[in-house]
Amino acid sequence: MVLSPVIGKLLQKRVVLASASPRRREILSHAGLRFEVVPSRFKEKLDKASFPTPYAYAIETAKQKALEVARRMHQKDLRAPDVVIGADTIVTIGGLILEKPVDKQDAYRMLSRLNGKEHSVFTGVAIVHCCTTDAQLDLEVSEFHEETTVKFSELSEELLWEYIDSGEPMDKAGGYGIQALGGMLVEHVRGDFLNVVGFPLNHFCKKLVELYSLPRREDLRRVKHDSIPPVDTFENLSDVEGSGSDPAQGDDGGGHGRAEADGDRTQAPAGPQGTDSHGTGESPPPFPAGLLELIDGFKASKALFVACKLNVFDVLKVDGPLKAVDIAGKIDASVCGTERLLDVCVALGLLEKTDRGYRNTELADVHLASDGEYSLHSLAMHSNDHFWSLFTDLELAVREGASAAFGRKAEEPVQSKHKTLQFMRAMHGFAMLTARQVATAFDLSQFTSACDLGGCTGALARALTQEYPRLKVTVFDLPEVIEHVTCFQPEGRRTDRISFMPGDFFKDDLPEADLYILSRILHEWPDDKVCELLSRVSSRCKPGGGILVAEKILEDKPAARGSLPASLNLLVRTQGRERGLPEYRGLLERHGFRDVRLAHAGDRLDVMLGTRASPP
Ligand SMILES: Cc1cn([C@@H]2O[C@H](COP(=O)(O)OP(=O)(O)OP(=O)(O)O)[C@@H](O)[C@H]2O)c(=O)[nH]c1=O
Repeated sequence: MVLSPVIGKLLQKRVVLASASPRRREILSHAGLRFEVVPSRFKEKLDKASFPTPYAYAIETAKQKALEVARRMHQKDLRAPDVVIGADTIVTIGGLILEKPVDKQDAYRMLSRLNGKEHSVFTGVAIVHCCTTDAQLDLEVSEFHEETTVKFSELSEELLWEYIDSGEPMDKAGGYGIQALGGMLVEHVRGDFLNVVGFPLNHFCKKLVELYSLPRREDLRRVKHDSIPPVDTFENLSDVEGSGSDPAQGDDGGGHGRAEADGDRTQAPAGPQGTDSHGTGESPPPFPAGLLELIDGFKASKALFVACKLNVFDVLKVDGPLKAVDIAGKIDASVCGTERLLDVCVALGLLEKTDRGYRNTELADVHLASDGEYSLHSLAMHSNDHFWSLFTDLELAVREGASAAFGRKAEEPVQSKHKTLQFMRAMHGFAMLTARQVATAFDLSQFTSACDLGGCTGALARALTQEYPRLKVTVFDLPEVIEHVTCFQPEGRRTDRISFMPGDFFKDDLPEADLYILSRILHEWPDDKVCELLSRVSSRCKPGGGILVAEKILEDKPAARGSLPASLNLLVRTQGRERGLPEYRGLLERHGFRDVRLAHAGDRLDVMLGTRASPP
C-alpha cells in the first residue's frame, strides 16, 4: 500500500478536521496532511442503548461531529469544505462505554474499572465529502472503525490517585492517555497504538486508497446523468481510471452513505444499466442500508446462536487461534459449513481471522464462551431454544393480542432440570452485568435487611452485600430455582449475609425485611397480578421501609432500540408488559408507597425507590 500519495491527493482539497483533540491534529499533520481545524459543536449525547455495538455508537458520533461542521461551514460561507473528518474515541469494558470523565471521582471510577484488566478502545471515523450545487449542500459519508485492545497492570490506589491528580485523565476517553503518563499503566497493547491515542491513521489511509482508487458506481452514474459531477474529488483523484468495481461492496464493516443537508440519508446504488431506479433520470430514493440490515438481522442472530450451540467460542477460548478444519473436527461439523459460519462470525465482530487461524474477539471471550463470570452464552441459548420458536408466532400474537395468543402455543413452563438451569444461567448472565448499577442507583445504606423477590441466583444480592456492609439479603424464589442456586455461588466469595428461601411470592408468606426488591419481575405480569403482588409486599413492609423496583421504563419518546425486543417478547410470551413511569408510580402509590424516585442504572434498566407510608 502506498500511503503518502493518497494523503497527497487530499492536498488539493480544502480539508477540515472537525475535532478539538490536539492528538488528532498532531497525528494527521505528522502524516503530512494539510487541513484546517474546526471543532465540532455536536453534543455527544446519543442514546448508547439504541446502538447494536459500541463501535456503531462511536461511528455515529464521529459522523454527527463531522456533519455538524460541514453544515455550519456551508451556512456561514455558502461553501462547505471539500472534505470534513470527524472522529470519536471510546473505551469499552464489560459492555460499558467510557468516555471522558466528568470529574476526578469519575476518572477514579473509570480507572478502577480498567485496573488489572483488558479493555477495548474503539475510534469511529467519518470522512464527509461535501459538494455545493446551486447553494444546496450535498454530503456523502464514508465511515469505519478500528479496535485496539489494551491491558492495564494491577495498579495501587495510591498510583491511581497520583495519576488522576496529574490532571491528565480529564480530557481523555477512559480517563487515561496512553501516549503520556498513562503509558505507565499499560501492560500491553494489541492493535493500532494511534487508534488508542485518538486516530487510526493506518486504517484511515487504507480507506482513502479504497475511496480514491476506484470510481464508485454512483459517481459513474451521476457523471452520466448530471451535467456537473457532484464530487469532483473522485475523478481527479482516481488512479485506476474506468474501473467499475464498487468499494462499498468490500467495505470492512465501515459504511458508505450519503447525508443531506437537513438529515442523513444513505446513497442509492445505480439501477440496472446505470440508470436510476425510476428510469427517469431523477435521483433514486436513498439506499435503505439500515432496512436491509434489519431484513437480514435474523440471520445474524441465528449464526451467533449456532456458533454458541456448537461451542465455537469455548473451543477458541481454550485452544485458539485455530484453522477452520481443526475447529470443524473439534465441534464435529463439516469443514465447509464451519468455515462459512466462522467467516460470518468474523463479519459480525465476534471472531478475528489471523494468519494462524480464527480467534475470539474480547467480546466473545468475555460474553460468548460459556464459562466466564459475565457470560451471555446461556442467554443466547435461551433465545435460540425458547424465544426463536415463540417469535415465529409473533404474527398471531399481534393479530389476536397477547392474551389470546397466550395459552395456545404459550410458554411451556420451565420444567426440566436442563431448562431450569438454562433459564437461570440466562438470567444470571444479564444480572451479573447490571447488578452493580442497580445496587448503586440509590444509596441504600439505611437498610439493614432486604428481600429480593424472584432474586434467582443471587447476583443482585451479592452486589448489594458488597456495596452495603451492614445489609443482609434474603433471596426468595421458587423451590425449583432455589434448588440449583449453589451452582452459581462463586468460590471463596460466599457470605453469610445472603440466604436463599424457597417460596412463591403469590402464595407464601414473604420474609421480613426493611427493603423489598422486585428486579425485572413486574413486567412479567398483567396489572391484576402486579396489584396482587404489590399489595402482598405492602402489607408485609413496615412504615418507613422501602421498595426497590428495577425495570426498563417505557419513555414517551420513541422507544430505545434496546427495549423494543423486550416489549415484543412480552407479547409472545406472557401477559405482562412494559410500563411507563407514571404507571409504575401510580401502582406503587396505590399500594401505599410514597416519594417514588427514579434513577437510571445503565442503558438497560431504570430503578425506582419508594417508601412505605404509615397507614392512615
Ligand atoms: C484512550 C485515549 C484517549 N485519548 C483522547 O481522548 C479523547 C476522546 O474524546 P473524543 O470525544 O473522541 O474527542 P475530543 O477530545 O472530545 O475531541 P472532538 O473530536 O472535538 O470531539 C481524544 O481527544 C483522544 O485523543 C488520548 O489522548 N489518549 C488515550 O490513550
